[in-house]
Amino acid sequence: MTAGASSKDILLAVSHVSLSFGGAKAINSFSFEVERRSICSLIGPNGAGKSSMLNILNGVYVPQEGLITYNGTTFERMEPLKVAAMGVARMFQNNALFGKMTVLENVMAGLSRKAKTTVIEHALGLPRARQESASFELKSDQAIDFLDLNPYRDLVVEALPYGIQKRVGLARALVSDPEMILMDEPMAGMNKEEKQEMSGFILDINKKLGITIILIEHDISVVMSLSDRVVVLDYGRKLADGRPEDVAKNPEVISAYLGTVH
Ligand SMILES: Nc1ncnc2c1ncn2[C@@H]1O[C@H](COP(=O)(O)OP(=O)(O)OP(=O)(O)O)[C@@H](O)[C@H]1O
Repeated sequence: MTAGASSKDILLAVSHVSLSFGGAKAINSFSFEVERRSICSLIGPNGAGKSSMLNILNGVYVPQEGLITYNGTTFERMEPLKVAAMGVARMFQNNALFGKMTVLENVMAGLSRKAKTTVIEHALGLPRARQESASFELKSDQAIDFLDLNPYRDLVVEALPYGIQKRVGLARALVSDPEMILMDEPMAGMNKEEKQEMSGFILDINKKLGITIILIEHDISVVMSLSDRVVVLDYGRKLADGRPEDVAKNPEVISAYLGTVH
């Protein structure tokens, strides 16, 4: 393979996407690309449009303008079920776990869209349903193992420390064998140690499993250490886009974002 732009393997290309709520433009002709197997961070001040962009990518929001190309196919809008079927998983900002259920049950929930058996088949204990449950459990245990969650496997999620709950959210995203994971502030509210731990798992997922990651994160040191590419949003517009070390030196970025505390 030769070096240079032509050798890039682009998994996702967002082209001139705009999104308005009423009269207010949350995203304004925004374009960026994500290379396969890379970690791309979206950063910017509060309200810049980062979460809205993830919501467009997983089909929750429909942009008024622009195109999204994923794996060579171009879409005017994404649809949640199709996005999941295409191998895009999401880790939520608020975690959205089932608090009264165990870690294993929560992780298995990440496989629900792959289920081929019905509730009735399960209620009747039919062999097909039992086989599917067993295979889902095996798969979930692999994700639990990969993220060192074995000690918590059978514990109810709401009783677990916050950092572990976030990791369960990551395991639920991971269990479906995604090609790409969208992560909305996976380290929000964590202490330094928890952030280091989570950063290590994100790197493992990227490097060992080859999963492409789009990360929204406010902690700049985390962003700088994890990302292959950093895209800066400000009031819905792209302010900068490049390698972390270059973006960190960009004067516009420094004055709009990096110089302020968030
Ligand atoms: N469902 C919605 N209805 C109306 N306005 C919305 C909606 N979702 C987002 N917005 C607005 O769109 C803009 C971008 O919000 P968004 O949450 O995408 O920003 P963000 O960069 O993720 O912010 P934060 O870092 O605080 O999470 C904001 O002005 C926000 O108020």
